[in-house]
Amino acid sequence: MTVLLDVQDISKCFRLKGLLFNQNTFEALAPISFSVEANKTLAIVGETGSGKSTLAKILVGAESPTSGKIYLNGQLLQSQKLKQRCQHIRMIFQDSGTTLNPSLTILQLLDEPLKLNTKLDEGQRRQLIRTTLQKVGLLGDHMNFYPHMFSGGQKQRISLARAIILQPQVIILDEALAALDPSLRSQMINLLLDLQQQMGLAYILISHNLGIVRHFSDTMMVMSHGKVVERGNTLEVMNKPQHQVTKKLMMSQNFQLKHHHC
Ligand SMILES: Nc1ncnc2c1ncn2[C@@H]1O[C@H](COP(=O)(O)OP(=O)(O)OP(=O)(O)O)[C@@H](O)[C@H]1O
Repeated sequence: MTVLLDVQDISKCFRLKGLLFNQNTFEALAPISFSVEANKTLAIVGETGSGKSTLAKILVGAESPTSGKIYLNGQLLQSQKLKQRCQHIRMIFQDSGTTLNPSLTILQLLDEPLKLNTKLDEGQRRQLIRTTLQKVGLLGDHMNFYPHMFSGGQKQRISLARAIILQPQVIILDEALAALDPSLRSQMINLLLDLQQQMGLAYILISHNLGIVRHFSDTMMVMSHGKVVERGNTLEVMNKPQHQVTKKLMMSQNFQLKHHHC
């Protein structure tokens, strides 16, 4: 059991612009602590506005926390060292396939992070791009193609290739699987699980879909109004939800599932 990511008392207050006083703050995240081990997946669920994306942004360094500390492999992550953070903690979004720059080839898209973060020469970078494309189930020769030449599922794989090419330790999947149809989604989940085993990755899965959470994650946290209201082993939480918010989330999804099958 190796703790890879250790989050201690991270909180976030946003300053709201008041009319007379500028001192109003909104606590989007109450101090929260958790850890994730290598090879494991932590799911974060909760209703809209519960603070999931704020937490993800803080983890990747896109937002700075009001308080708290983040350790990766026992080392404190400092907010000013963004380059180091980008390398070790990567994020994939739901629409990541559609945000690939259409004017760049796959080679150019994957070369960007390598040029920015490594000292590899052109030949080494090309080789790494080839093997990374193969790792995500694409062909090395796909590097010469443009994004529009790929299907939605393949574009997701390109985003995944971009996320893993710097050999990160943590990947945050922010509703990354939501836009895929069920069969592509299960292919993608299997690929993610394979990569997790191969690379010892820790995943943080932010998802509204409790079916995916159940299938994919080892532990889960349920958030409501910036606080963790329930956490634990995924199956245990789902089999015996304790908190009202968890019960409500599960009921609404059961309803949707039933609805779907009708
Ligand atoms: N820059 C900001 N300034 C003020 N308030 C903000 C800012 N960003 C987020 N918030 C507020 O913080 C709260 C948490 O937002 P967040 O996006 O983290 O929720 P979420 O759980 O990710 O929701 P969703 O499921 O819709 O993505 C919300 O009430 C939101 O309005």
